[in-house]
This record gives sequence, C-alpha cells and structure tokens, in this order.
Amino acid sequence: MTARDPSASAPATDPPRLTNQLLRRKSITSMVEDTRDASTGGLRRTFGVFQLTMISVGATLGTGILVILGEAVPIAGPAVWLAFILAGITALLSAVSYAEMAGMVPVSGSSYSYSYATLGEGMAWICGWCLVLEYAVSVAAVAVGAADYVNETLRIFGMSLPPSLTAGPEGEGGVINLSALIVVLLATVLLMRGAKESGVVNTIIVFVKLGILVFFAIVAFTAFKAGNFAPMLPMGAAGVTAAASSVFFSYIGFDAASTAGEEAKNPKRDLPRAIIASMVIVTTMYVLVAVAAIGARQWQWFETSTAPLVQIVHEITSSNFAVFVFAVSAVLAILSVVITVLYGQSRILLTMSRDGMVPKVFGIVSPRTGTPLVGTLVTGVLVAITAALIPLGELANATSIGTLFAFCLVNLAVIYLRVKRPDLPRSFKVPFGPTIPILGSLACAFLMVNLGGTTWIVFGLWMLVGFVVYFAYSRRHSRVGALSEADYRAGLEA
Ligand SMILES: NC(=[NH2+])NCCC[C@H](N)C(=O)O
Repeated sequence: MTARDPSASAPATDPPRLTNQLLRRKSITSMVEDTRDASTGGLRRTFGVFQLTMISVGATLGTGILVILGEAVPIAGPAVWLAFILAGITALLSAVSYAEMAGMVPVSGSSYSYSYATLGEGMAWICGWCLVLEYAVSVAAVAVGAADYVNETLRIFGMSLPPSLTAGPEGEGGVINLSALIVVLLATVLLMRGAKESGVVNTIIVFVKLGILVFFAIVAFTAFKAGNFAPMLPMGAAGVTAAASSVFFSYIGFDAASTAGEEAKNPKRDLPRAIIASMVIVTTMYVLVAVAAIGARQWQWFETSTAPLVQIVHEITSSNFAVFVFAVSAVLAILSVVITVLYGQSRILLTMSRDGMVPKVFGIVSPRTGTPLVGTLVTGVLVAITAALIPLGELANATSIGTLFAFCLVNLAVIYLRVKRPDLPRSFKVPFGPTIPILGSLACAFLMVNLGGTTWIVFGLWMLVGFVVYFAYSRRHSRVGALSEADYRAGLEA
C-alpha cells in the first residue's frame, strides 16, 4: 500500500467523512509490512514458545489469587472454586479466539490490531482505549497491591515506613505510595535494558510464583477437612456468578503473548500455543489453590482475613520464616505482573503510534536495544505516578469491563474473518465453526452485565474521555484516515 508517503501521517487536508473514517479498516498485509519499517519496526525476535508462555503466565498470576480469592469466598461460599472454573471457561472461550487471531495477524497490537483489520478504525480506537484500562490502569492498581505486600514484609522486619509514604494523598495521612512507585520504576528500568533480559527475569519469577502456590496447596492439604465444603452453595447460584465476575480479574493477562508477536521467533506457530498453554497452567493453579484454601478453613473465616493465603500458611506451620518467604515471593509474583503488563502496554502503544492513533514518541525503536525505549519510559513514568498518587479502586474494577469488551471484539473478529477471508492461512483454528466465538462473546457479555452499576458509570466516563482524545488527536493523525479513497481501496485489496 502507499501509506509510506510521509505526508500521510500529517493531518489530512480533506479527511474522509466521519462514518467513512470510523469504518476504515487496515489491511493485514500492511500491518505486517509496518513491522519491517526500520524506524518503528525492527523489534528483535528473541522469544520462543516457552518464553511467550511465561509472558502470559507472568501477566496473569498475581493479585487475583493472592488477594481477590479472599474477597470472593464470602460471596460464593465453598463453591468459590466453581466461580474460578466459570470465569476460567469464559476466559478460555475467548483465549482460543485470541489464539486464532494471533496466528493470523502476528503483530504486537493484540486485539487493537485485530479490530482494526476487521471492524474498522472506530472500534479499533475503542478497543485500544479499553486496552489502556486493561494494561496501564490495571497495572497501576496491581502495583498498589504489591506495595501492600512490601510494606507488610518491611513491618515483619521491624522497618515500617512512615504512613505518609505508604499511600497516596487519598489515604489518611498519605502523601505518596513510595513502594508502588519503586516497583513500577524497577520494572521500567528492566524493560529498558531489553526484552530478552526482562524475559529471563520474568521466567525466573514465574517459577517462584508457581512454586509458592504449590507450596501453599501442599501445606493447606495437610489440614484438609471435607466438611468445609458443606453446604456447597450457601449463597445460591447467584453468589457463584457474582464471584465469577469478580475473580475474572485473575484471568486477565493470558492475552499478553499477543503483544509479543513481533518479538517472537515463530509467531504464527508459537503465539496460539503460548496463549492456550498459559490458560491451562493458570486455571489448574487457581482451582487447586481455591480447593486447598476452602479445605483448610471454613468459608466464614475468609470474611475477616486480609491476606488469607499467608495467614493459612502461618497458622498451619507456625513458622515466621515460611511467612517471610511467602511474603517476599508474593511481592516478586506481583512484580512480574508489572513487568509483563508494562511490556504489553508499550508494544500496544507502539502499534497504535504507527497508525497515528497516539503520538510518535511511542513508536520509536532504539537500534541499540531493539525496544521502544522512549515509549517504555513514558509509559512507565505515567503508570508510576498514577500508582503513587491516585486512588484506583473503582478504576481498577472498570478494568474487567474494558477487558471483557476487548475479548468480545476478538470473538467477533474471528467470526468476521471466517466469513470475509476464509482464504487467509490460519495456524490455529477454533474448532466447531462460529459456535465457540459466539459462546465466548455471550459469556463476556454475561459477566459484564454482572459487574455493578458504579463500575459501569466509571467505565462510561473512561470511554467519554477516549472519545475526546479520538476526536482531538487520533482522527486527525490517522494514517489510514489520511489515505485517498483510491489508495485506501487499493491497500485493502493488496
Ligand atoms: N493486563 C493485565 N494483565 N492486567 C493485570 C491483570 C491482573 C492479574 N490477572 C492478577 O491477578 O494480578
């Protein structure tokens, strides 16, 4: 396509009509071509299927199982493990759609790119804006969670930080959340050193976190009481579905491998495998830990506990050392979420900046490290400031709606391309025709409806800001939008 014309990224003199522009699609061929551009492409291909799986597991396993499990038990009762299975099935239905798309469009923009190729610029922007919730905003919230564990660990060692440094200005006596700031900056510095280095550190941490969860399960099973599972549904089925919506957060992240398409050695083969493998690993761990936790303590016990897994380990082993190891590992576990999610966000922004959706700084690839150095720094600093200063509670909840929405779009993209482009080579194909993607979108819609009203309002406000940004900046800088009708048509057919 002729989008190489440098004037194309400048504001178009005669932009296409709004509806026309919102529906303009980007051809898959030109997406792949973009990845070869020396200034904005040129990421280094270093990841095999193992590291890709570790990226997805790294981005997924964290606060959900360490913190949210405790909040979900009082909602669902002993059937909390069922809530994990329900949320896991929803995630899996969409994960296979991600796998099909990632094998077909092996770039780094994840669902943003899939939407651009199928549903047009308008939906792609909405999706990209949702991804900022899924990645940048959620990881700021996750960092605040990590900070709680850091502060707790410091306290065990008698080195408590003053209250002004343990929370942002919203908390009583808080000024800045220092630990959250440091966690994010640490991850940023690591990512700036290079993708491969970060990948190695992430892999080591993933093993640590799988290790502590297995350790937890073994300890908890020594105190297993089958009686704790009766009655299974004290809150009825509604309790289980409500809990499923809230534990869905713990599955967010399996899609992280799809932001590494341009750094994978063999993306078409390995991305689908990594996405599915990570889902299997994560679901198994969650159900194992949930069953072990309920076996060890009656469900009412969780109502008053704040860090249930650590407390159970402490009560059963009565060992301070075990608690210390657990707390440190939890911090590391969450650090790897921060590393991989910041990584993903910087790659999504890189892809969006190539299209003119966000400013060019996000798209410059350093020839020295083969990574988007400046974009990573800017993203990291913004997330660090957010984590250090801003109350994130409700915004973090809106993450799940944003993510579910993006998942919905990916399911629709699969169906769309099956109809429109049956000829495209697919390295992985979702079985049973459109049934699974249809079920996938319905399951996502169901969980979205189940999330509370306030969350919807916050999500609506977030989207409103997104619309303003689109009309103030992205619409006018869009490369696809700047193409003449003839060039646009020719590009699509290429
Ligand atoms: N895009 C993301 N991976 N966001 C963070 C998700 C949080 C993760 N699932 C956890 O339980 O900690």
